[in-house]
Amino acid sequence: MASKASVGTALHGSQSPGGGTKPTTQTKNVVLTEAGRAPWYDANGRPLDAYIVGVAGGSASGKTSVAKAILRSLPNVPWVAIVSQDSFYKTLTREQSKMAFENNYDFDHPNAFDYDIFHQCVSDLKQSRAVEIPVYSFVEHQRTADKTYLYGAVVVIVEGIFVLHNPALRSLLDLKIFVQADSDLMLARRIRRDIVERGRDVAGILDQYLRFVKPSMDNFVSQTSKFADIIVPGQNNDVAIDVISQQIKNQLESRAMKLRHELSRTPATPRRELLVSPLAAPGGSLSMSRAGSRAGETLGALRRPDLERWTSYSSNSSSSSSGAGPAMLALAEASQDAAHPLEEELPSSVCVLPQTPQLRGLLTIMHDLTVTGADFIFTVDRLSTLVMEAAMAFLPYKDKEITLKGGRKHMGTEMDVQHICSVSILRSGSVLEASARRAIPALARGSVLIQSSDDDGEPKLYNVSLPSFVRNRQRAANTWAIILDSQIGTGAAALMAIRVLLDHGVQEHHIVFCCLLVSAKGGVHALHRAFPKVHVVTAGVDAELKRRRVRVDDGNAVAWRGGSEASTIGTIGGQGRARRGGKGRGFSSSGISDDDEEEDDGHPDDSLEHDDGRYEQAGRITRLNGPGKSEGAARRRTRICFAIEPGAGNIGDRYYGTKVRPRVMSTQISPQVSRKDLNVK
Ligand SMILES: Nc1ncnc2c1ncn2[C@@H]1O[C@H](COP(=O)(O)OP(=O)(O)O)[C@@H](O)[C@H]1O
Ligand SMILES: O=c1ccn([C@@H]2O[C@H](COP(=O)(O)O)[C@@H](O)[C@H]2O)c(=O)[nH]1
Repeated sequence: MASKASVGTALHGSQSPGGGTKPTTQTKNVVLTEAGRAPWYDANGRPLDAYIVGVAGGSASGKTSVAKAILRSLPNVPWVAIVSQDSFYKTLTREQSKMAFENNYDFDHPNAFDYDIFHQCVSDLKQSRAVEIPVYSFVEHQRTADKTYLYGAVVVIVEGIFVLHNPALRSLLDLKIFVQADSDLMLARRIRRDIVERGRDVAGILDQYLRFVKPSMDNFVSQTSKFADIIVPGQNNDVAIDVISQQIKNQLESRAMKLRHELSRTPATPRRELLVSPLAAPGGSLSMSRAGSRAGETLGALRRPDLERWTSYSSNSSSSSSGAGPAMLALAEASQDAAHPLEEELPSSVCVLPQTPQLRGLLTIMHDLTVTGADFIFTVDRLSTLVMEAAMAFLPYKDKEITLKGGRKHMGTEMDVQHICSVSILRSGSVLEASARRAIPALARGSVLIQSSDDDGEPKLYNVSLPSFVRNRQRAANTWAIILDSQIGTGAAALMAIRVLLDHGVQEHHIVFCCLLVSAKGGVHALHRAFPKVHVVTAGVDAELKRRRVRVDDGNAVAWRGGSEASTIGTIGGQGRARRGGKGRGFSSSGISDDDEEEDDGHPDDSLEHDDGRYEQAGRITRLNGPGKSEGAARRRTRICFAIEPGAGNIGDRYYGTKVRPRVMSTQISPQVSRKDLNVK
């Protein structure tokens, strides 16, 4: 069966082995990705609109060709999607289908389209939500049973004969284009195309053209040209395409977000390092002797405010019972013995495991860079298990009656979730995966690949892989998701992963974020501000989030070399710009100058930068641009990173045995279409 709208493959009309032509699959709905997607939401987690371009015009005027030409002209824009109006033809009755095969059905009347689902789909895409687009077969004159999953487009080009006809749809368009071509040219193109791609014969094509296509063009389609911002000729239109692509680039530039640094600037909290972590003692020494020695030193535990929050959310959910309440209450009661100094330091959505001597011991091993790889892995696995077990308390439970020995009935509880999955932030989130599956054997697995950009330090989304029930909006609403990452620093990657799930329809209070370490002065505050209903469960808390200068080695930040215990959370500063020695876009609002990002200022690679501009290396403190700066220092490739202090290093790299971050040059989100597939030159 040939289907023009089957996204994911982009085949073109071909010669059959016998030399004749045969209808082939022709893709109109395509998405092209060549780079990671920068943040598409503000610091409060609210999504920004995707840019929607509408391309209308007569049949075979060249709408699809113009859409593809625009796509080709945006090589540096990640995730450009073309959505065809054809996908939204109404489903035909048996009678209508018979008429269609006899060329008696009017596919060129505005009523032939289902504008409700068309509008809903474009509206969802504009709001950066995941959608499932119907697939239409021109050969069958019918929607197929398939749907195309589409998520993450920065620019969406919507093309079709009536794209400018419907006022509600028109209001979603940021740029309205009408493709104008002579009617004889359109007819000639249509005859050739319908024979090659849609399995028609000349007589049928002409009959349909005279009865439906031409009248529709004259009565409806051409009338909509008055709504267009730009009229593009159906041929020789290179200049028009250039103008359009420049307009789109300008618009995208004006919407670009700079989040990483904003997130690293957490609200000022009282400096209480002595109380924050036994590992954050003055001088940075790891002091296990203090573990559990004073109740006041106990880090925050699963706390009553979290419980109340959970209970109020779960009571809104029809599928949940209060079964989890008592379990949570028991955990909370057990940790009520001490005042928790981090009540003030951490937002209420963050649950820190009770800091027992045993847990502190495990955290000490995790922080110790001298332990063997095997010990490190063993310890991380144990910590992951403890975190996962605590996270289970945030899932809903319901009553379950069981039969005991002797036939007596007993009322117990069982987990009450329709769908549940883990979503690892690759790759360090994978370290918690085995523990997650041990706790919940039925857990479906998903992942998001997020990396910091070498250019501007912003997190970039490269790939999304989610279970099928999350890709379907209705089922996503009943899904519980456990996001896994080894640590939260600035919160940039965490924010992005949560936004991905919300974009798919997962409810905020159904998300539990599990990690081994958070920074008390890091992104958990930003995370809480943006998504207060997401619970964060962590084994430990380190005191600070520090900016650290690191040497760049072949595109990878050398984040914890030479015994440095810093853990790179994100980077600012461009390797590319550093190499060129050029002045890239500065971070003026953040107070980081271009110099900070690009040039060697005479400070050691792994020195710490304090908020007041001082640098610290092995206890020696110098001032930025002060006496320590060597004027003639050769430029080296360095970059500012954010690191948790004291920090456990890059947990993912230590666990998997390499300090080199996975490099992603080009990756695609489903459906996967490359420029080559598209025949894009
Ligand atoms: N500028 C052009 N020059 C030559 N042929 C073109 C041009 N634009 C479109 N075509 C051809 O016309 C046919 C219809 O074009 P298409 O872009 O699919 O139109 P529409 O989407 O408006 O129906 C295709 O076979 C295509 O190759
Ligand atoms: O089953 C169908 C559905 C539609 N058509 C014709 O397609 C064009 C619209 O597609 P373009 O790519 O914009 O040309 C419309 O004129 C319908 O007549 C069809 O023949 N069979």
